[in-house]
Amino acid sequence: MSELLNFNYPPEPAVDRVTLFADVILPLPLPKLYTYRIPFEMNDEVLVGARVIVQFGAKRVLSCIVADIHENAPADYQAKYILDVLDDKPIVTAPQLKLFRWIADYYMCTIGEVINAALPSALKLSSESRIQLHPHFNPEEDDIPLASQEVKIIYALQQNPALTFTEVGNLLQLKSYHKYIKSLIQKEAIIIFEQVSDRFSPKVVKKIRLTEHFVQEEGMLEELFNQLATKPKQLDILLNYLQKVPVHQNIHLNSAGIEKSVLANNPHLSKSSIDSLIKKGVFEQFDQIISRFPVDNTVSLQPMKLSEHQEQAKDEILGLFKEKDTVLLHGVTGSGKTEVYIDLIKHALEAGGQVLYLLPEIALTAQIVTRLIKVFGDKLGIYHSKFSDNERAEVWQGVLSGRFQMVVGVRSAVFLPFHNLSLVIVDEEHEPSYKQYEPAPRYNARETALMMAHLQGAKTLLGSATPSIETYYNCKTDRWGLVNMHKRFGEAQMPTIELINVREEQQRKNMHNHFSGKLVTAIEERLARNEQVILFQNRRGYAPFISCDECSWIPKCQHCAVSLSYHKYNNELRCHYCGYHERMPHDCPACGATTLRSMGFGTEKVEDDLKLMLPNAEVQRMDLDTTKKKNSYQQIIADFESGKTNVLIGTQMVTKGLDFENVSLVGILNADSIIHFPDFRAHERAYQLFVQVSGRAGRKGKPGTVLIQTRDPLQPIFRKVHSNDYTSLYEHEIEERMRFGYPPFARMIRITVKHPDEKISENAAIVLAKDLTDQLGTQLVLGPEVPYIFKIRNLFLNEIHVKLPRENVNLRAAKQAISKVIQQLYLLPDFKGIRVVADVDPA
Ligand SMILES: Nc1ncnc2c1ncn2[C@@H]1O[C@H](COP(=O)(O)OP(=O)(O)OP(=O)(O)O)[C@@H](O)[C@H]1O
Ligand SMILES: [Zn+2]
Repeated sequence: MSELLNFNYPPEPAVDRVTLFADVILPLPLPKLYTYRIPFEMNDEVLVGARVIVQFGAKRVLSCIVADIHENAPADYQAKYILDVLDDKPIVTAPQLKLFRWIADYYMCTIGEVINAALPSALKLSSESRIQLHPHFNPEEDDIPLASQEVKIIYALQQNPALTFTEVGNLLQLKSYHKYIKSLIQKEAIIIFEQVSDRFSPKVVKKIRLTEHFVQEEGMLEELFNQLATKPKQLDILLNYLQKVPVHQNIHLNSAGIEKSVLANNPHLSKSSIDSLIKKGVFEQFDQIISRFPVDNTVSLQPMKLSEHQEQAKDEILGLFKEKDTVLLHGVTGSGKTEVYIDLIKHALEAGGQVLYLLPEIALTAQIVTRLIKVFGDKLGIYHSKFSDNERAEVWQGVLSGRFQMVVGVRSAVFLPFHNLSLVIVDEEHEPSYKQYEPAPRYNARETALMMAHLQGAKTLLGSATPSIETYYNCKTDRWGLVNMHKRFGEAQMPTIELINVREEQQRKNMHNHFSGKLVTAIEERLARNEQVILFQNRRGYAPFISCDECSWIPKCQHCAVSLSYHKYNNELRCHYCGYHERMPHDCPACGATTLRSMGFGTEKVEDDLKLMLPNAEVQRMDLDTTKKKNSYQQIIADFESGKTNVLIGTQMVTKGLDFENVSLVGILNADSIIHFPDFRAHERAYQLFVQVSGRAGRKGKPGTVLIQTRDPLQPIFRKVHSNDYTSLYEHEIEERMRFGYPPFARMIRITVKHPDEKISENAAIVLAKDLTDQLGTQLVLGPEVPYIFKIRNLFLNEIHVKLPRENVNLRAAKQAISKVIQQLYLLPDFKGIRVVADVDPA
């Protein structure tokens, strides 16, 4: 009581109104945030992380995310008012905003581009152009001369508040209606605005239940039975309902009702009688929002019991987490890393934290999700690009609301609105597919996840059998913790690796197309024993190119400097860079001869040849061409898991983390195409690919064999793969990297100059390289050089590489200098239409 009496009311503030401003992120690639003024009445409604509607430019109305609220009016322009508030709760969390800023800074793009990539389209700042009458235009009074088509539009706008462009087209029955819209805008009769529509539409089912008074009031149900005594069809429906929803036993069951379709689809019940009962008021219809993700309540298995090795690894990880934020679990293929993750996740969830589990490949999510769902049930959200917009929006909302305490996903899952993250797992951390090439933000999900964990005080566990050199270096220099698992789980042994010399086999006439006799025999043996085989070829399609035997003509893409790949299943020649395609010609268009021949080979040809050689084998192919549909990954993997197929042929998709117990043979058809990458990472990548694909063999008891076909068996890399000698690979690589100043001792930025004119592209790159050199010094700027594929989508490319040493260089300042130099280049009239793309830490 006394406390209350002693309470001093604060004095009335001298200024009674605070004027607030909001910095907003527009969904546009703008270099800066825009500041808008918050109308005083909205002071409490505008929230950081929520969407608001603003006018941008003269004629556009857009929705955007509030990034900051403050009292500082912008110095150099008059702030416009925010028009409306879309969300009453933030849809982007505070740590997320920090992360998005970091991504924009680090990867040299705009925060608008980050937001655009981050938000599922269904939540996106979506807008559709519409027109409405100009507020100052009065069709009755203003006597602006209007064409007859324009009059039609104005008339329609007097009847409707707004029209979409499509509606205008339909109205005029014209395709080229834009000129009338443009003319009306010029005459100030109409304005364009962007209709902001919230496209997230929850999934709804129609349900029915008994109207309340039949349930609540004594005797009403009996009364109803009497009423329906003469209407057997309706009575049937009532009985059927009560059988499924025994309201007479428990009246509370009624409110949930049942899905209308359950009754409507029952062939023994009359559909029209259901509707009659609804009309009569016996039943009422209602909509219920349901989840797009079926909730599986039946399974809640305990995780597997960890082996002694796994238990020890887990303890070491937890021990290291006490001192370090990041730990690498370096465990050989098949060592059982996944179960260790599951155990750690379980602990993190029990302690109330959120967990993110990143995987490099959708194919892999399909398999791991089955394992995770058994343990974590409906706490688990799944996030990747094969999901529809609405499903992605549902996961987004679910993470916000806490419904999904953990998420498994690929790259883009790092954008989800975690706010209480305690553990991040990056499985197969070495994978280049964590890096996005196109479009901006060109981010690496591993680095982004590390930053996200850092911002939220979470721990990160990286896992791999073949860690990236950079990661291992961080462990060796003690920044990160390192835990090893040297042995496969249980009785399983590492596979034996054998090289097949293709040159010799050819001399011995022992090659059947691209299969050596040895490989074919080995496949036959495995199939006879009812075991399974994985074949790896790092190229999709039938052949990487075709050529005329007579005149050597090779079909090229019209838009890119590459030859067209031949795809036999649809008899097409296709560009793998721009998607251009044409029918495979019958004769050579150059000389008319009928001697077109396919050169080299892709997965499609491997499949074809194998089916001819082993007609009884059940063969399936997994590559970009066979996995376009939403569930195709799952289907292919399920068929192989169940033994319906016995040979799986694929591109790098089949190499990553997949776990099949019955695979005893892995064949690599053309190892040489993997080794000859022109890149400082060539060695590392080749090692990772060989070891990973080999690692699919012999994972459960049965001994595994790997057959590698090569023309050059003396390549030193094979020795390292053969002995599974990561340490020697690392030591060799790290020395080279140090000597030549490559990552981890430097950071690379690849700057690509693009222009439709070859000469302009080249000249711009020369000028840019010079300007960069002036800023950063000759040591750090390499190039320009013309890349191997010098034209993509009709743009000629030139590349410059900037190497920024880790020590003694201010990364931030260097990037700012680079951005500035690029901006200046844009201003030069000679280089009109130039595009410059900076890719930080290119993969
Ligand atoms: N504690 C356990 N109890 C029973 N089975 C286990 C256990 N741990 C792992 N396994 C089994 O061992 C196999 C290999 O495990 P897992 O797939 O986790 O290996 P990994 O280390 O992730 O390999 P990769 O690096 O190749 O992805 C799986 O089939 C898994 O079910
Ligand atoms: Zn092309």
